[in-house]
Amino acid sequence: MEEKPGEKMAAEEWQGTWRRPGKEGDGNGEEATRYLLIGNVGPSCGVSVEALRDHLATMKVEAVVPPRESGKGKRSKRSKGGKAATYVFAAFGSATDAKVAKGKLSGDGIGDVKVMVEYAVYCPPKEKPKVSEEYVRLRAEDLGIDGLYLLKDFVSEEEERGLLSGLDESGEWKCLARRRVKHFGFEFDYSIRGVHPNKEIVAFPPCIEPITDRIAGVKEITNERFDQLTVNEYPMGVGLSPHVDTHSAFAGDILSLSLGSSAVMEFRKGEDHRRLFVPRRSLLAMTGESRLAWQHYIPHRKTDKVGAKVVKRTMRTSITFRTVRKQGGCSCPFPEQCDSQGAALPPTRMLEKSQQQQQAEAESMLEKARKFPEMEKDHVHGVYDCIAGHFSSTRFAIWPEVKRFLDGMPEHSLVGDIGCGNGKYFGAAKHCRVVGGDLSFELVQLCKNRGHEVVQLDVVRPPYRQNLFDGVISIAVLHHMSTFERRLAAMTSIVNLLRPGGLALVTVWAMEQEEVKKMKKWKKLSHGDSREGASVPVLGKDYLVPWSVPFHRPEAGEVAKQSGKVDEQKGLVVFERFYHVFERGELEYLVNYIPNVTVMRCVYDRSNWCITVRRDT
Ligand SMILES: O=C(O)CCC(=O)C(=O)O
Ligand SMILES: [Fe+2]
Repeated sequence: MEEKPGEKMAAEEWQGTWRRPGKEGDGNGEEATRYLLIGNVGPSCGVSVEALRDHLATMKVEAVVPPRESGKGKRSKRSKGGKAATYVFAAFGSATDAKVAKGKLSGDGIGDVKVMVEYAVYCPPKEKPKVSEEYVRLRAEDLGIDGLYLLKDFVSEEEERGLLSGLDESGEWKCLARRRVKHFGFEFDYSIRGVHPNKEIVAFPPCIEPITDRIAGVKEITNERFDQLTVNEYPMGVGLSPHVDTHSAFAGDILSLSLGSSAVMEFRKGEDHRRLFVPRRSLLAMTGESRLAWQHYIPHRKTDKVGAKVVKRTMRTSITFRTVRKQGGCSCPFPEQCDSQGAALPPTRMLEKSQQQQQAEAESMLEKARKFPEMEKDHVHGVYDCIAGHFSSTRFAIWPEVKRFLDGMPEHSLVGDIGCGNGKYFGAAKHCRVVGGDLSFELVQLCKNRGHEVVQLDVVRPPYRQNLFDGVISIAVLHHMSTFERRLAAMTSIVNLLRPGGLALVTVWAMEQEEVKKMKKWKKLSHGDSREGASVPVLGKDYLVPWSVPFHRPEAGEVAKQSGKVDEQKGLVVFERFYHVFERGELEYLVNYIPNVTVMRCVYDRSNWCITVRRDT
């Protein structure tokens, strides 16, 4: 509760603390305040608080307040250590009234007891945060953080589309542990949480111009010019660690434009913690205290609870606008968060983990990935060997995305087809030499019979040396791997097969299936690698998808009938194949785990996600 001069407060309402003047530059104890500290009162001194109150009533006293018992919220007549307090505080309507009372009390005492009187200072209790922690707020002003603004609908849907494609076309993506980033104006260096101010890089893409013009018209934003952009692309489920954008590196306000998806952004200052729903197409402006003193972050999760609603996140792209500090340091009033004034920067994920640790983690993941799960033995490997011939008879169409990739390979390229199936792509690029293999022995035989150069291989450890291929294709393979570790290990080994600068095309089934009717026959599985609560979000869905071989086919023999299910009525042997069906952004998410690759293209094509990546080094 605040002190309200002129408004009388009862003794129990004085919830703050009292002290002698002088400590905080508020006088030397001689200048009158409207409060008195009166010593030598209390039961042990022969003057009760009630008697004092009666005595002071004639001197325009507003309240007589005994000291607060330490550690508790209650007033008590006892001071620290259980002894009865021998002083009280008194509040008067004005400093003049207090002065008059001080004179009288010092001269006359109370009855025949002499009292000691000094001026005092009252410190109202600190304001409790008005914001409840659990609450996700929809408006920045409801957070009560100075300088934070949320401008909704800052760009239109059409502009959002234009920005996303415009950003895709310019600059280079860089993969971080969980997300990818692009920088314009100045490169952001994650190891120093800042930029090298003399090293300007590629200019802002043209699609940004109308946005910077619009920003210039926002009165709350004071930076004259923004000269550094960071584009963050967060796959669904990925967030951002708590941080304050480095004071020494960036001057003025920091802005974030959200595209593609909403997210709840959280703000933290000491124990205080507040949440804001940041919708897509909004501009968040962090100015003043909100920029300098509050950490901001986005928790890693796929959905946000906003009131009673659960809001699903999808791939979110944000554009951070900053102004590089050209000279001098920051001299803000928040030294605890200010690296210019000696505050330590919180460690980044990158700095936290040593190279060795990262290596060890990668090794253990690979080790785990090398174990062949029963699910894949029974529902991938076993099935393809049974259905090879029948399967092959249905696989002849050359996909445009694959053709496009192969056509783009330079003359005489060596291309590996990892998981080649019936080898339909071996002859699809006459200017390249294509070799490869498959896990299914029967499919490998089939390819051999067609004269292809093939081996039986496991995508997680293919029998080729690393850096071998100019190009790799892996078509409809990764979705047969039943754990996150195996899908990542597969993607990693595909990248490692490439020479630096080589390209790989990986395609998988998408959750966004064009023939939804087909999916009715799919059996949904609970996630093989359920990792709720773990650091990797659950992405995509697992299914058993039937493959039916008619009785008249040679593949529907006795052995097949024992491994598959026989449907006498329809005259079919039905096998179930395991599929991990990928959601939008999931392939990029996987690739983001691999340090030396760049995503060149990721498109949806006829119920599939197709990603093209380049090995950088
Ligand atoms: O994604 C966002 O909105 C925030 C990005 C951010 O905090 C940053 O780039 O420093
Ligand atoms: Fe930030």
